[in-house]
This record gives sequence, C-alpha cells and structure tokens, in this order.
Amino acid sequence: GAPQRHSVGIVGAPFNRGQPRDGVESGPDLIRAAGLLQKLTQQGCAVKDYGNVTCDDVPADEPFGCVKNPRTVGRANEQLSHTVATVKREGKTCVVLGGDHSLAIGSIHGHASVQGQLGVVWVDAHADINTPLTTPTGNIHGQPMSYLIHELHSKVPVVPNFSWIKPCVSARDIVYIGLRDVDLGEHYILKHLGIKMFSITEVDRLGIAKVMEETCDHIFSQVQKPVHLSYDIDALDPTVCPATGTPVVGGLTYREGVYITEHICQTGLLSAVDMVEVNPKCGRTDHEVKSTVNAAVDLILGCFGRVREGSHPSDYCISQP
Ligand SMILES: N[C@@H](CSCCS(N)(=O)=O)C(=O)O
Ligand SMILES: [Mn+2]
Ligand SMILES: [Mn+2]
Repeated sequence: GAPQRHSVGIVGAPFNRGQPRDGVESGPDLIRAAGLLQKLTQQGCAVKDYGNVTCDDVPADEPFGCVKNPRTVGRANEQLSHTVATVKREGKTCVVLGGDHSLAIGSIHGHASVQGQLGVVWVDAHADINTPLTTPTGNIHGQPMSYLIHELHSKVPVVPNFSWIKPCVSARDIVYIGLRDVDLGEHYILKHLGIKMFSITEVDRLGIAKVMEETCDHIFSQVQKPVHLSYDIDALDPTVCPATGTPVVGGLTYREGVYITEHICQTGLLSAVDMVEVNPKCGRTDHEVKSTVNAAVDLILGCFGRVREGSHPSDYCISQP
C-alpha cells in the first residue's frame, strides 16, 4: 500500500538527576543539532517540536532510603507525562529525547494514560527494573520499570513526588533486548514475573531477525496494541556508542540496532519511542561523541521509515536523453 506518512512529535527531556554523571542533560539539543528534525522531514514525516520539558532541581531533595534525587526526578517525570499525553492526544508518534532513562517513567505513564494497554520493547544493556529496595546504587535511571509494572506494585514504596504514578504496564506485555548487565534483584524479578527477554546471548544464538520475529509474536500474541520502544543508546556496543554513562562491552552492532527499529517500524504499531543516555561528556574525543549522536539519530530515522536499501517517491521517473 501507499507508504504511511508519519506524524511525529519531538519532546526533549534533559533529565540528569536519575544518575550521577553530568552531560546527559545535553542529549536532546545535541540530537536536534545533528539534524534529526530536518532528516525526518526529508524522509516524508510531518514533524512538530514540543521543546524541552523543564526539570529544575527541587531544593533539599534528600535521598529517600538510598533513592537519590527523588523529588526532582519525580516532579520532572510528572511534567513529562503530561507533555507525552498531549502529543498522543494530538495523534502523533511521540519521540522523547533524553536525558537519563528515568524519563521512561513519565514517557510510558503519559503514553499509557492516552493509549491504554501498551507493548513495551526495552532495548538496553540493563534491565532498569530495580525497586527502591533492590537498587545497588540508588540511581533512579536503574529503576524506572519498577514503578510502572502492575505486578511489582506491592514491592515499591511510595517515594516523595512519585505518588502521581499509576502502574500501567503488565509483565506479559514487556520484551527486553540486549541485556548483558543485570543485577541479582533484577534477574529475580525478570524470572519471577516471567518477563520475556532476549539477552545478548539470545541475539547471538538466534540472530536479530529471529529475535524481532519472536518479540512481535510475544507482544501481539493476545491482541495488537500500540508499541512503546524505549531505546537506551548503551544497548549498542561501546565501540559504536562510547559517549554514554554506563557502557558495557559486547553490545549490539550498529546493524543489529538499526534492524530493531526497521522491524518495529514495519509493524505500523509504533506509538512512542525514547532515545536515552547520550552523554557527550563520556566521549573522550569529538569523534566518539559524533559516533554516538549519529547512531541515536539513525536509530530514530529507522523508526520512521528509513530503510538501508534506499527508496524513491512513487512518481519518480528517470530523465531520458
Ligand atoms: N543496574 C545498575 C545500573 S543501571 C544503568 C541504567 S541505564 N539507564 O541503563 O544506563 C543500577 O541499578 O544502578
Ligand atoms: Mn543501559
Ligand atoms: Mn537504560
């Protein structure tokens, strides 16, 4: 059929208080400066930029147990949730540019508040599913999923400025791809909840095409539903994406990373995508920063119809002598 014209809403979420490293707050503007909006437009998308969500520090934001910066992260995610909901109500596919992965709390919450039941595809070296009681670091970018999953509700205390969050994702509607650095508590949760996961071992064993086929079979087994793709740039190998806060060797190749987005795009069900953890201060050279930012841009372009074989408009014709 006719290629669908994607309507895209861009939201910047310069979050950095979900983790300790400066620089990740520059992600949104770096990705914009690399030409994301222009490139989306060139490939036929209708693009609207909703600007950056404000995320000012809340004063006296003392740890809650070992959870760091709870009030700042909670408040910023409440704002993000409202903005993502607005983008969805306007009928656009929402792109949230991070910022650290704690932003997934607001992004998924706001998405689900408008679209209801979602399929969540979490592409990441990490599971980001520690609860406030299992977290080994207190960094909320390692915890976002624990606040969102119905089956974990009884295991999560109410954290200051988090009481607005209603769990909105079912364990059976989640698929992880790229896992290679999972904490003990996270692994217990993944197994106990029966959450579908394709670690890097499965990517090696099955190949990325089979992983994506099984991912879609799993998510759409009961019913088709809108897809939330939460893409942590550290899923890709640090040789491709070194400018990130928690790099882990043995990651996805650039080709595997892009294949994931091409496959999700062709389902026609992509409804929101997060692109997180780009941190220019973690790149040792300008080339390392550029490689990371350009990969992030290419992954997003893959979500909205860019295919590596190339394409041409239906009315294209070559000139004749
Ligand atoms: N599992 C560790 C590291 S989590 C890394 C977070 S991210 N968003 O994947 O970079 C923790 O909980 O702090
Ligand atoms: Mn990660
Ligand atoms: Mn992550």
